[in-house]
Amino acid sequence: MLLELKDVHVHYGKIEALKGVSLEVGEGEIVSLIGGNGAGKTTTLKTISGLRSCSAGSVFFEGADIGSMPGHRRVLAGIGQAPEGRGIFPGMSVHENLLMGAYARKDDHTKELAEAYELFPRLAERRTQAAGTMSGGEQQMLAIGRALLSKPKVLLLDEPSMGLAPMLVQQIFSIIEEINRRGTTILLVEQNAQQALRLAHRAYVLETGRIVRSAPASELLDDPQVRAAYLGGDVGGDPGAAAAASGPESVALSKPAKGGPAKGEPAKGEPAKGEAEPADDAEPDGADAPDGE
Ligand SMILES: Nc1ncnc2c1ncn2[C@@H]1O[C@H](COP(=O)(O)OP(=O)(O)OP(=O)(O)O)[C@@H](O)[C@H]1O
Repeated sequence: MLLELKDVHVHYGKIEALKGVSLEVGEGEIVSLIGGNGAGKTTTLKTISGLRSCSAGSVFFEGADIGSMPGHRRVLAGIGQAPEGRGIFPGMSVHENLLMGAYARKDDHTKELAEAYELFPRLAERRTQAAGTMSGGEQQMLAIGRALLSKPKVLLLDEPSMGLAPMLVQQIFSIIEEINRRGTTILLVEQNAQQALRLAHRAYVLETGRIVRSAPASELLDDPQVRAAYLGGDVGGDPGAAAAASGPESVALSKPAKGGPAKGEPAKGEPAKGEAEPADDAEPDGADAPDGE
């Protein structure tokens, strides 16, 4: 296993946010971690990247216990993260933000920089723009692009769809799939379970700090309990219908990422009328809300 958590407990003071989480991510996989608000998804990612430490249990990366390894060393070891809320540096340019992703590296990052611009042409167009004036979707692209500059073996993505218009969510998820196709393992945290399960090979369901289900993603997509809890209710075995029941965002997400491992039928829902893609009309004057959340 590339990444393994064994019986991980994490506390915030007296609050036990993770109550014995065990999960595995194999090389080349896209693994999703889904769950409701406060389930512990972000805490799990922070524990892997070294921003939180375990009160009990272990985190293994490439077979080695990294529990006492500081965060910057984990980045160098190959753990990259695009955090919830993106965490871009608003006063720095797009280009400077990308370079920050390679900050801890001593080797040449020319290839990864070119790849980030290739995957996200919007970033190439806006390379001198102050990152804080980018739209929410563009900032998400920047956060992922910056993480790629660290040349990660595993990329931890925390809610990449948060606050984005449906069309843009689709675009971001397609790019995540492409990043995986090019060889990077992905651990994806999402509240947007529909989209996450369509993209992932395997998935875990986290509830109040505990893993309650683990299965191939396609199996969870078809699971009535999962559908009822996370996919807007089971309304007859049609993912599109389930998506329709969970609101306009999920409806638009019903289109599967191209060539993905998802096994669910393409949903039939259409994007809600009047939904616009904020990144397309983002102007460098900062008129757009930087985060759309
Ligand atoms: N800094 C903190 N101090 C105290 N409690 C925290 C802190 N961060 C998270 N928690 C608590 O830990 C639990 C797990 O939070 P976490 O952010 O990991 O959940 P999540 O699944 O990512 O939720 P969401 O989808 O709402 O972002 C929650 O009960 C939360 O209130």
